[in-house]
Amino acid sequence: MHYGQARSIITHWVHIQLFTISSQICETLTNVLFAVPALRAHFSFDQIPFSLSTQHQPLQQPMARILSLLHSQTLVTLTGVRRTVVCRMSLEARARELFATAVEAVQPDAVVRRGVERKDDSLVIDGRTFALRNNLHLVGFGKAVLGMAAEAERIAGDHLVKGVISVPHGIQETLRCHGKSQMLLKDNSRIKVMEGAKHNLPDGDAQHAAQCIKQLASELTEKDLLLVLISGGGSALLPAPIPPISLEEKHDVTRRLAGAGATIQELNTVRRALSLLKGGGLAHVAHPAQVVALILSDVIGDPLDLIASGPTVRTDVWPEEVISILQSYKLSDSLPASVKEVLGRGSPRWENIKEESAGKGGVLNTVIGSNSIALKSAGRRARELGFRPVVLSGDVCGDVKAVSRLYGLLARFASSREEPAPELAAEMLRLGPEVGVESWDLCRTMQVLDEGRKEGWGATCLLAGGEPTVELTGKGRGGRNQELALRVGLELRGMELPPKGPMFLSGGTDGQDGPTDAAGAITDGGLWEEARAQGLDVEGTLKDNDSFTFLSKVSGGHRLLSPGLTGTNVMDVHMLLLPSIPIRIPNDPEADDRSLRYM
Ligand SMILES: Nc1ncnc2c1ncn2[C@@H]1O[C@H](COP(=O)(O)OP(=O)(O)OP(=O)(O)O)[C@@H](O)[C@H]1O
Ligand SMILES: O=C(O)[C@H](O)CO
Repeated sequence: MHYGQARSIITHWVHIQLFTISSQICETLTNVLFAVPALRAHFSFDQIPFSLSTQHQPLQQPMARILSLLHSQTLVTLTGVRRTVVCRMSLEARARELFATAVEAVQPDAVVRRGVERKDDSLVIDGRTFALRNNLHLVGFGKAVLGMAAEAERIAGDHLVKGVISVPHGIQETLRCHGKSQMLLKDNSRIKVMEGAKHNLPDGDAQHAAQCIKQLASELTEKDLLLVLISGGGSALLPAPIPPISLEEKHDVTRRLAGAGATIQELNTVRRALSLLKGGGLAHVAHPAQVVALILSDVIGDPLDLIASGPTVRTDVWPEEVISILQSYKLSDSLPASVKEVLGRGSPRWENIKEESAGKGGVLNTVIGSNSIALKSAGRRARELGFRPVVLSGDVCGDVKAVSRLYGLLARFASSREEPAPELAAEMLRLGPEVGVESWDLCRTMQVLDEGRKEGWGATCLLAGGEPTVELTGKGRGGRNQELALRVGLELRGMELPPKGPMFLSGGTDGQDGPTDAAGAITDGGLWEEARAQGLDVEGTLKDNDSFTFLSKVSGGHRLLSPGLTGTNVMDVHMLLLPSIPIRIPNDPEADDRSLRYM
């Protein structure tokens, strides 16, 4: 049998459309076919359906022939051949499902379950074993910590002696209202829940919680194990200013810094220098107990010393660095005397912390959930939903204007039926570093898109993550994800509409984008026309940062992404769904419209 025969079998099989193979075999087969250039040039795999059900004998024979022809798999794999009802979800439904999958992968209880294994009377974390002898204590601070604590208590059982967590004001009531009971502690829990930091700002309640956490940590002995649960928002929930700095003084410095546009790196570098518990202070207080920190990251690159200002990561404070940050935002002259005094003391502070050590008195810091885990999970699901997944980058930052331009260019690059103009790639390479995307990642992605376009690989799901910024120029209601989606919608203007054209989604994994009820939005090339038909002013909306109001009105608000509060936070997820470009097989009578399908 030669490739021509194989091709007709494959074509026949693809066009049956009602039958499919398990996703594992689908992947194997697809990989095998991609590996054979003679076949690669002729087939578009966007039509490989998916989903699983009962065995279907008639398909086994042609598949066996394909596989044996390609010298790869044995017939054993064919026992997985199944019959199915083809699921043809719309692009939009799949975009929403992929976002839900990304969020699901980083649910606080799920990440703790994956990160902590109970083996008899010990916990296994990051490959290390910690003996449990009714010696486990727990503290935590951050927006996702309630769900993490509930799961940790379920795993540790009676070995948990006691715990204190500092969580956002009103979170228990909110989670109850959203039916997220698995994220709440049971009535007889040994963990004390302390709510504070209203509007994400350190306050007296959060300071009291920090004192209780410090107290618990300071009472531990070398026989004890302290589990520290950390997630985004932890800095505001663990305020412990170094005396004589008052909470108000510290808050005033950080508030002015944030207002002046300081990055989270700059902000937390300053916070660490003014705090008793940040920058390794908590681990210092807990010494000589063994400390294990489970971290759900909300900072690009997962820097341990910056997430929640690194209370379990020994970090030396360099006053010169802190002063230079304050100077760059013109704050150094107006500092309170107490802050100047503390900065005058210098570093190092915590000599007794043995980092990454599993021995007594050591500290293990481990990231159990992050944006990249969310993207990976969405990528796996994308494959099941018929896409070829490509992760562009998890470090997207910078102004939403530049970010939206990059996605617009990527969409044009991928959708072009002809060789894209070199200026397109050049502009992307220029923009990439501006928005945190490495040139290498861009080149890799362009190569995948280019090959997909030339060889008909089918629909692509381009995934990215991070936290871009919006320059606020107006007083409207919106968030960075909605504004990004709106801007990408404008970039896609003039391109084909889904299902033939691209679709973009941007969503905050916490379910709340800025001060709005939506997490983000879904847009495509039709947005501009829809807005015009409804008499909505897109330019005015952008000037006033009023994306939420706009998206609530346009097409009855159906473009909004509103999953409700998710109880987790690993920054944002971006998704560009790129349908396949139909390819024609030259001089092939079978290459009619049946092969020109889109996902
Ligand atoms: N009207 C608006 N339009 C666009 N963006 C806005 C608007 N109002 C606020 N923002 C942006 O929303 C961001 C704050 O939103 P959000 O509360 O989702 O922050 P976050 O960074 O996700 O917080 P955390 O990481 O603590 O959860 C800020 O970056 C701010 O610039
Ligand atoms: O709490 C904080 O410092 C921010 O959410 C970053 O982790």
